[in-house]
Amino acid sequence: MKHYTPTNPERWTGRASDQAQYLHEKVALCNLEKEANFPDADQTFAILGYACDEGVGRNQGRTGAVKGPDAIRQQLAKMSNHLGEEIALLDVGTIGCPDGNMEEAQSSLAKMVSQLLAKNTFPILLGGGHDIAYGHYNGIKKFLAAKGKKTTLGIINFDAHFDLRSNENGNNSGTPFYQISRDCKRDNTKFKYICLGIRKDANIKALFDTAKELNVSYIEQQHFNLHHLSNTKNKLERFIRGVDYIYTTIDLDGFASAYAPGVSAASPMGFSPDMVLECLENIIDSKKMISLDIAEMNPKYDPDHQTAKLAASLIHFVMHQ
Ligand SMILES: N=CN[C@@H](CCC(=O)O)C(=O)O
Ligand SMILES: [Mn+2]
Ligand SMILES: [Mn+2]
Repeated sequence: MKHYTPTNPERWTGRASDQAQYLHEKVALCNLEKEANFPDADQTFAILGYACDEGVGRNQGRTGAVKGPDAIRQQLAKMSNHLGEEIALLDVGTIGCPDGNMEEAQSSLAKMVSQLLAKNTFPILLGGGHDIAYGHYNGIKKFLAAKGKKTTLGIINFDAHFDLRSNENGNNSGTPFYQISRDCKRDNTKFKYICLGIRKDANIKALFDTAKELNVSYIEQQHFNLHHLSNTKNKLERFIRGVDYIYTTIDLDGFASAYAPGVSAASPMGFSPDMVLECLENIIDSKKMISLDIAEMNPKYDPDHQTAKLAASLIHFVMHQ
């Protein structure tokens, strides 16, 4: 696979213990090009990096997210392991984009995601720009198509932005869900997309118009908080009922910059982690979530690894539900 690298064991270090008390002691590194053997566990989480900020650069954003996957790994490694023996944790490496060919990186990512799903694992992807979503979604789509059943795949995006910009002048980190909507139209399949945490001051009117046209469900940032929890849960549950499978994507830039400064485009007024955890609980309880990613981790702007720690905590939460 072009631009694939297995993970350097140095990314997974931390305190030593006697009985795998830390995630760096639990994780198994796996070279997808060499090893076909996957653990025979009840549940397997597979970490896969997308080290690419080409889409952010094309979208006139500040780059640095290329180093996002390793920054998250480093924080996850030090966290406590409460996973039982019957649950496996794999790190299957990273897809990069050193030549700027983002489309090729997305297509490699899609191949790897469908491969991971076919092996009955739960993929957890680490970005990289939010263009990760186009590759990730296509990988899930490919896997579901191979199963032969017509199913509805819903996208739940925690984000300050719709990322529904038109790609007529090229693909970037702001276009992935528009690209998916075009593909759905071409394939005559439903485009099911909900965005939680949309900032009015960070999405132009044309994007709200596109969202309306595409029947996108959304909650604006000022209503995406615990004061409006029951409304959010109602909307989310309605969305979940209407789909067979869920792809969840968390754009770290939707969190208030007090929680997540280390992103390409920060949100002074954004949502809080407890709100995302509330929603994740419902999503997980539905048993429809098939894959997850965390996007826009930019270590260049991340004092004390605050955002990388938040990203790692979110992953820890999902794995331990
Ligand atoms: N993936 C991010 N997309 C945002 C970036 C906004 C910004 O750079 O300020 C967008 O295109 O709207
Ligand atoms: Mn985004
Ligand atoms: Mn965003």
